[in-house]
Amino acid sequence: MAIATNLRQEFIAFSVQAGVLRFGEFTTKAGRQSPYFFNAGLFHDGATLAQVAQFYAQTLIDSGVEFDMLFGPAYKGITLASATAVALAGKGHNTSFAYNRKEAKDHGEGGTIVGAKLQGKVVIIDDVISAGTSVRESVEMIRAAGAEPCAVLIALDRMERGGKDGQISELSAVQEVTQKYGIPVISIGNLDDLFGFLNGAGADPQLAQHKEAVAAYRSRYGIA
Ligand SMILES: O=P(O)(O)OC[C@H]1O[C@H](OP(=O)(O)OP(=O)(O)O)[C@H](O)[C@@H]1O
Ligand SMILES: O=C(O)c1cc(=O)[nH]c(=O)[nH]1
Repeated sequence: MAIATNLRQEFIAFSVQAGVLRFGEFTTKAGRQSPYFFNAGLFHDGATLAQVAQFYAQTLIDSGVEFDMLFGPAYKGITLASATAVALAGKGHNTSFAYNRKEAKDHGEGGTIVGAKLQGKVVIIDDVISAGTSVRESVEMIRAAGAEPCAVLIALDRMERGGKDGQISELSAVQEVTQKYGIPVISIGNLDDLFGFLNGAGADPQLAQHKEAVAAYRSRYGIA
């Protein structure tokens, strides 16, 4: 499932330029001090969202995964799955999509699932996987509806092992998803691409200065 290297590198450059991928000092959901952070909430204007959706759509097509529809877990996944459906339609692949509400609605159409009926092979679309909670909940909702989760598509695979310091697991959360549910996790870019970008010939010296901190973080938490 090789995604073209240039698309991956372009995505990292685009995310940095959009201010979505930043370098500095950040605390992750797991409480780690990370020298970089990917905040997909900052794809927050029409042109930028349209561009990120092109990356999602092209990566999904290039992956060769067979699918019938998309599912975006609330909240950020909703925008990403919707925008990806628009981009796929523009590439000649009109695809239906659905998403969930975090709180069930007890009036109108009710329930927690909005959009197309969950059926067939469903791709879960999100930004990152940290502990895998969002994917687990998505898999449960899709299976409960009688459909089949067939892949997860995320923006950035941080390629880091899970668990608390002193009890760090062998596998990353992404690898655990593949192992547990037997489905591929496709990422537009990953930590290798981020390194490639920082090491690139034209790398901005302002950015290149973060290489050491990213390398140290990777040697502490990165997958083998
Ligand atoms: O693998 P996990 O541990 O679930 O972490 C990843 C999830 O966390 C974030 O969403 P969050 O649950 O914070 O909700 P949001 O989209 O409403 O911000 C992110 O957008 C993923 O969905
Ligand atoms: O691990 C996290 O919490 C995390 C990392 C990251 O780069 N982006 C994000 O949204 N969450």
